[in-house]
Amino acid sequence: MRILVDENVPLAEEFFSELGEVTRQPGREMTAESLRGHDALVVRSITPVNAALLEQADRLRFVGTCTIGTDHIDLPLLGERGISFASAPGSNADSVVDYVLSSLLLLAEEDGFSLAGKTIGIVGAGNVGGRLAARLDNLDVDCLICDPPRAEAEGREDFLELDALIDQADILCLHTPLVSEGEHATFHLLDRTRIEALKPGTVLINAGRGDCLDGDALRERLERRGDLRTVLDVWEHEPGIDEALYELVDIGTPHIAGYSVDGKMLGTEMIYQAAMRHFGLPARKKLGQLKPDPWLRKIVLHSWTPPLDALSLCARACYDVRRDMLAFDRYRRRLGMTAGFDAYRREYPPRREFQTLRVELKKNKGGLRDALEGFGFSVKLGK
Ligand SMILES: NC(=O)C1=CN([C@@H]2O[C@H](COP(=O)(O)OP(=O)(O)OC[C@H]3O[C@@H](n4cnc5c(N)ncnc54)[C@H](O)[C@@H]3O)[C@@H](O)[C@H]2O)C=CC1
Ligand SMILES: O=C(O)C(=O)[C@H](O)COP(=O)(O)O
Repeated sequence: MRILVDENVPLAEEFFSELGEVTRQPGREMTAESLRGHDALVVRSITPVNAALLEQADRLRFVGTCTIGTDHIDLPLLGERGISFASAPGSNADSVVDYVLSSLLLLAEEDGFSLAGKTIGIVGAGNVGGRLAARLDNLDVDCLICDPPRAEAEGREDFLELDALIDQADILCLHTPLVSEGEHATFHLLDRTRIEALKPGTVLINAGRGDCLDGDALRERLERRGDLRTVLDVWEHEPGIDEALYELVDIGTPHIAGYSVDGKMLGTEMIYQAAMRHFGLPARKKLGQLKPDPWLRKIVLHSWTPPLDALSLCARACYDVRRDMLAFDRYRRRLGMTAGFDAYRREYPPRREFQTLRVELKKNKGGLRDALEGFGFSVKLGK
């Protein structure tokens, strides 16, 4: 059996060689010819799997994307061709939440505000948005949720309309999938009218998909009024993104919110398991045998620290978004935007999720343990 795998998929040889011969290729360079003679294709989000790509796919039986998003896959076409498909829901959701929390802590520090007392609007409350709300639960943060598909399916009367979030939220986080058509389409969900309606001072974060937000309208508002704080991990037209918009945002990163070792490797394992199921083979390999140990395992807090300070300290030790902002900026200046965007993603330095860090507390009071655990760290009470 032959399996074609994106070069950015970690542990591909370790997992997929159980199935057969693994060939690697950069995801943006995969063509119809690349697929000839391959039985399985394993991609991430940058390879459009469509009629043009499948034109010469003479043996293809299985397609897997090691990502949460599936907007790059023509699912009806795979169905018509009888090609089995799997994605990796939830795989890097915690990493995206770490990214959002790190960004919020950084802006809070820069602007001298506290997250406690803020109202955060979460648009799309699936794995990412739902876990973000849960992790903020122990801080005094008011979470407003907009998720019309879930509101309908679950009869949730506590969920709000997007325009209500725009009116009320100090922080607005977009975590929607890209859906081009239908009642709940998300293409330019944040359109010019909604971007103009954002209150001055709003913190706007997009770590969903670039096309969910009208980038031209955001750039024009920032040029004209400069009165928002903005965090963009996803952009229209990646990797050739709008440099003028990039210059105006406060935190700009090249679609790496989900790029922890943990999130990426879990995505590979999920697709390995799905492929083995599809081909009727036992999945013997386990991620636990292959994943490296975290280099920072433990922090000990010897005396009581106010919860927000402790969170900030531990978050920064584990993952600090500044690392990615600054490094991406160096890559872009050295290689140009398009090449720099992909080069940083290809050479992404290892990063671990908050949940890999154990925080040992010598003193617990004032909700410190709950805040740290709620934020995602694993906590142990010392003697
Ligand atoms: N920046 C990055 O590196 C990453 C980005 N993503 C993106 O984030 C998206 C969300 O990820 P998950 O939460 O894991 O997906 P999910 O499928 O678990 O949740 C998505 C939620 O959005 C809701 N939704 C759909 N249409 C909506 C609309 N019009 N308005 C409001 N809510 C709507 C759905 O009902 C669902 O609850 C992914 O589809 C992917 O595109 C995911 C991982 C990494
Ligand atoms: O999982 C998703 O959905 C994502 O957006 C990925 O984390 C992005 O990773 P690449 O596909 O760009 O490697």
